[in-house]
Formats: sequence, structure tokens, C-alpha cells
Amino acid sequence: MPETPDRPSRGERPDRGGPGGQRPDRSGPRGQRPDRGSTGGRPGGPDGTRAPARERLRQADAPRTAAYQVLREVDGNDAYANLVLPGVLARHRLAGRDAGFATELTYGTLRMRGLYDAVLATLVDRPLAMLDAATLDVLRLGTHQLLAMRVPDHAAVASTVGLARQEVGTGASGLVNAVLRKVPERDLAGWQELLAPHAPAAPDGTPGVEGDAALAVRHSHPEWVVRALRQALVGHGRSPAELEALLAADNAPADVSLLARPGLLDVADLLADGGRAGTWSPFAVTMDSGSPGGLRAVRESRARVQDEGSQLVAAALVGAGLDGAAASSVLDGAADHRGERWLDLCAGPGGKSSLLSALARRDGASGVAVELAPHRARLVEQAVRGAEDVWQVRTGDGRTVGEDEPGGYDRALVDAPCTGLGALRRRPEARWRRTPGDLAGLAGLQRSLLASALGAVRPGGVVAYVTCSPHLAETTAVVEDTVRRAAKDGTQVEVLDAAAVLDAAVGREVTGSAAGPHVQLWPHAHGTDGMFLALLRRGA
Ligand SMILES: C[S@@+](CC[C@H](N)C(=O)[O-])C[C@H]1O[C@@H](n2cnc3c(N)ncnc32)[C@H](O)[C@@H]1O
Repeated sequence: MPETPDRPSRGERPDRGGPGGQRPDRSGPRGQRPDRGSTGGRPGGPDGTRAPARERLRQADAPRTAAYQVLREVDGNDAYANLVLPGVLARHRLAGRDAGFATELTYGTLRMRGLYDAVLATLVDRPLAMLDAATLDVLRLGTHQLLAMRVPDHAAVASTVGLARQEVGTGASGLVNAVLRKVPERDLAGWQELLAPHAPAAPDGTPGVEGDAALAVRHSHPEWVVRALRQALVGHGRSPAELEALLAADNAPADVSLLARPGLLDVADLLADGGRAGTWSPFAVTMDSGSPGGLRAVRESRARVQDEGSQLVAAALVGAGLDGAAASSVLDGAADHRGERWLDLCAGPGGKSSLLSALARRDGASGVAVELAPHRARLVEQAVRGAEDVWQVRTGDGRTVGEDEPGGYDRALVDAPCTGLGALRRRPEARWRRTPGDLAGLAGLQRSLLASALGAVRPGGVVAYVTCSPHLAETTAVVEDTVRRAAKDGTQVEVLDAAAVLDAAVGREVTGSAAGPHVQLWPHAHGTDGMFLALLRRGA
């Protein structure tokens, strides 16, 4: 079953101030780097104790060992880094600066794997495919420290050689030593220019148009993803000149956003714990540092880690007018939802149900969350705690709800399983795991779920179709096909101006003139995940 891993990425950027958590910035000229962190030169224990000098070169420290173990789980066992990392950090008792270092090392290495493999391919005397997978992971970790973290070169090499000796063996450590010593011959920008040179400018100075292959290497994305994102930018009304900024945003750590569940927690109370008000969502708080899992409100399910894009699309569904009415605000007391019935058709792990259920409880509505995977349905139950009196969670197939309960709901959300190409910054390994073939597998499911939702709402009711991917095959194509097919079957569907509804719902202009009629959010433009939203109203 194609599905996306739990959003959001827990543990991402827990402490930017840590030794490896300084902002990666190694693109400047060599020799002009800012201060370098201390863990880089301290292959001692995470508690700060220093081993004798000879010993230090022979052993790996806990943050690097942790990052290595996550990489092996991801590469060897198809694990998700954001799910594995917290447990590995806990096992090594890593917190604060050391946890930040391990997190940046893990996520950065996974994201930049494509570029680092291109670098390593020029330095290793055989095809990378002939290397032992564990050795290759160690080389990638060393390359990330050398090119993108503020770790002194000698410390990065020595500690990574120690890691190779500890985890793979003495033979591998010799190879790792020989290869990593050559990586600092260029800085990151130098390697990018060597392996993926910028297109030359035209005689009049107009910048050259970058080919997808060069952009793929330079920004460490598979080429098919670069091509799909270029097409998506154009298809959603933006300039292809934004592509490089979008690819760069996919490689930058994302802010940690929290949702203060309306009616259960005031944003002001969450702000008292630190952070700043969100950019777009009236229920969002952006954390500057610290671990959100430690907050009492999060433990009690009154707050939740949730990207602002996810908050926006759920808010838009609630703000949309039924029966041709105008859109309304989702702020307390702005609209009357008493007696309405809402449906979340693909609910696991419960992010959007946590907001919808809280709004339903506050505004007098009730709802049902449907999720196919039983273990994810359990997560939805946890996510809606505090609103369980108005929000029922069911394990089942959303594709049959339209037939089983025709016209039973006023509003329905289809947050469809998708490739997740809009959330690559939060899922560092996803870009290497997805293939174009996934699209074909998802296409039928996405159409069936949307058709089911249209059957489940009453005439005049509204459906939100949402993906965390901007890919045209999973967004506009699904909406257009399904609306056409519904019309053929005798159900008229009105496509709403989702951008206008969203603005009215949250009281801010979110997408501006680039939008219409659907909403496409972008990491580089909005700072959110790349969520797509279409709003459809069922005709009489
Ligand atoms: C993108 S995720 C939904 C994320 C969720 N709305 C949230 O905000 O946390 C898609 C979910 O749909 C579920 N799913 C896949 N096929 C389904 C089906 N036929 N019926 C119901 N749920 C399905 C997947 O298990 C997955 O949990």
C-alpha cells in the first residue's frame, strides 16, 4: 500500500546551536569558514570526556555512531529516518548539542546523497556499486562533515576513519582514509561547479537555462523529480526560474511548527513556552529551539507538531461556504457549524483530524475519521483526544464510504496517499525511494477516494482534495478527471476558488495572484510543505 510516513519529522533540528547544528555553510571560499564546532574535533564520549589522543583516532563518538546506525536502517531496512532517529538518539543518550549534531549529520547526509555519490565516484578507484553498502554510508557521512558542516577537516577524517574501523573493519578504514583526504580538495561550491557546471550566460548577460541533469546533481535530487517539479511550477502558474530556489529549499532543514488545537489550547499559552506566531495559520506557533515532544500541551494532545500547510488546507475546508454561501473565517465565533457532519477519509496518522476534530467540537459539528491501516487508525485516536465525544475513528476503506453513506456528510477531506514530493525537506530519504512508477500505482487510488468523497457529501456539500505533492499527475489531473467522470455519471461538481476561500478562512492573503482556482503551497515561496488543495462543491 503506497502511503506516506507519519508527518511531521520528529526530531528534526532539535538544537540548532549544537556543535553540528550550526547552520551548514561551507559553500564559501576555503579558509574563510566561521568558527568550527567542538564535537567535530572530539571523538570522545557524548558526555564530553576526552579519550587519550591515540585512542581518539581509533574510536567513533556517539553522535557519529548514531547517524551511521540510522543510515544503515534507512538503506538496509527501508526505515524512515524521522521515525528511527529519536530511538537511536535515546539509546545513545544524546541530547542538546550532540543530538543536534547527530540529527544534522543524518538528515544532511541523506538529502545530499546524490551529490556526495557523484563526488565520491571521482575519488574511488572502482564503481560505487562495487563498494560494500556500509562503507559507502561511512564515506557519505564523512563527505557531509567535510563539505557542509563546520567540522575541521582533520577531525572529520579521523573520526570517520574511526567509525569505519569500529563498524566495518580495518580494511574499510584504509579506503575511507584515502578517499576522504581528497574530498577537501574542493569546497561544496567547487564540487558542484565541477560536476554540474552552471549554464553559460547569453551574450546579453541573460542567465543560461539550467538543464535538469545539472540541477539534479547540484541540488542532489533524482532527475525525474527535478523534471516533475519544473512541470509542476509551470502547471501551477509559477515561473520555472523558481526551480533552483525550490530545490534548495528541499535541502534546508524545516522549521518546527506546532498546532494549538482551537478550543483546547490558546496560541498565547503555547507562545508562553517559547517560539513565535506562525506566518499563515491562526493556530500555529513556530518553535526556535527545544524539543516539542517535551511540551506538556503536546503530551496531552492539546498541541501537535504540524506543518502550517497542513493547518491551512484543513482550515480552508471548514471555511468553505455550503450551498453556495460565501466563505467564512475559522476564528472562534465567526461562523455557525452547528449540526454539521464532517468526514476525514484518509486520516492516519491524524494530523488534520486533530485540527478538524477540535474545530468541530468548538463549533458544534461532529465527524468521522476513516483510515485503512489499523495501526495508523490508533494514531488518529490519540490525535483527536479531547474531542472524542464529537469525532469517531473507524478503521476501513475510504473508497466505499461514498456508496455506504451517500450524502451523509456536509464536508469531507481527502488527504490522499501520494508521492510526497512536496515534503522532501521533512523526509530526507524519500526522494531516493520514490520512482516514477509510484505515480501509476497511486493514480487509481486517488481518483477512487475523491469520487467516494463526492458521493459521501450531500448536494451543496464541499470536498477538499489535498496532497503533499505538487506533481500534476496527482493534483490537477486527478481533480479534472474525477469532476469530468462525475458529470458523466450525472453529478455536477463546482470547482471553488480555493485561494479565495483559504484567504477568507485564515484572514490573510496566502497565495496571491499566482493561484487559481486551486491552491499550491511551496516550500521556497511560503515556507510550508508543498501542499495542494482543490475545493469542490457538489451540485444539486
Ligand atoms: C497522506 S496520508 C494522510 C495524512 C493525514 N490526513 C494527516 O494529516 O495526518 C494518507 C493516509 O491514507 C491512508 N489510506 C490509504 N488508502 C486508504 C483507503 N483506501 N482508505 C482509507 N485510508 C487510506 C494511508 O494509510 C495514510 O494513512
